[in-house]
Amino acid sequence: MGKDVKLAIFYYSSTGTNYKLAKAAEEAAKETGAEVKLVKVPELAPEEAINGNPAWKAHLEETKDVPTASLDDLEWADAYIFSVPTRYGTVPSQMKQFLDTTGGLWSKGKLANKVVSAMTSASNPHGGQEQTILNLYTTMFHWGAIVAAPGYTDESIFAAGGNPYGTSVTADQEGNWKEDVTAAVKHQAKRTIQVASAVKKGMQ
Ligand SMILES: Cc1cc2nc3c(=O)[nH]c(=O)nc-3n(C[C@H](O)[C@H](O)[C@H](O)COP(=O)(O)O)c2cc1C
Repeated sequence: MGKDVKLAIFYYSSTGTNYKLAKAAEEAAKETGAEVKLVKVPELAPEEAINGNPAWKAHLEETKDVPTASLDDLEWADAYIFSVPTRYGTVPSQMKQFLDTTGGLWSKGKLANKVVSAMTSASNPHGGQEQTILNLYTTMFHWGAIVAAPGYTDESIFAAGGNPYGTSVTADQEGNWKEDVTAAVKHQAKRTIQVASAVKKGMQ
C-alpha cells in the first residue's frame, strides 16, 4: 500500500515519550513498504536546564545517533508525521524553530500537497494536547499541506482517549503511559501513508 510513499517522521522529545511515539509510527510505516526516515529537530535548551533534569540528559544521550532533521527531509518526503510534547498548550520552541526555517521551501511551493499528521503527549489528560496538535497544523495549512487527521476512522482511537486531531498520550513523570496508544499511532501512520499514496497518484 505504501511502497510509492516516502515518509519523514519529525519529532522533538526531552524525556523520551515523543521519541517512543515516533518509533511506533516508524515501525507501522515500514510495515506498509513505505520508505521511512525518523529525524529529531535540534535541541536548543541551555546546558544548565538539561543538566538539571537527569531524565532529559539521559534521553539526549540515548538518542545522540538519531539523525537531525533538515530541510532536505521536508523536500524529500511525500508525507510527514510530527510528534512533540505539549508545552503550555502549544508546540515546543525546538520544533517551532525548525518550522520557522521553512520559508524558502514554502515560497517555492515545495511544501504544498504534502500529507501530514501530528501526535503529542502531556502530563494531564486535559493538558492541552488538542491545542498543541491544532497549533502545529496551523503552520501546515499555511504550507498548503493536506492534513490527514485520524478522526474516528478506527476503533483504536477510542481506546487511546479519542483524540480525533492526532494521537495523544498522557504520560506521568516517569514516562508511563496512562493509555496504550500504540494501536492508534500505528493506525495514524498507516492512514497518513494511505492518503499520501492517493494524493501522489492523483497528482500525477
Ligand atoms: C515547560 C513545560 C511545559 C509543559 N506544559 C504542559 C502543559 O501545558 N500541559 C500538560 O499536561 N503537560 C505539560 N508539560 C508536560 C509535558 O508535556 C510532558 O512531560 C511530555 O509528555 C514530555 O514529553 P517528552 O518525554 O517527549 O519530552 C510541560 C512540560 C514542560 C517542561
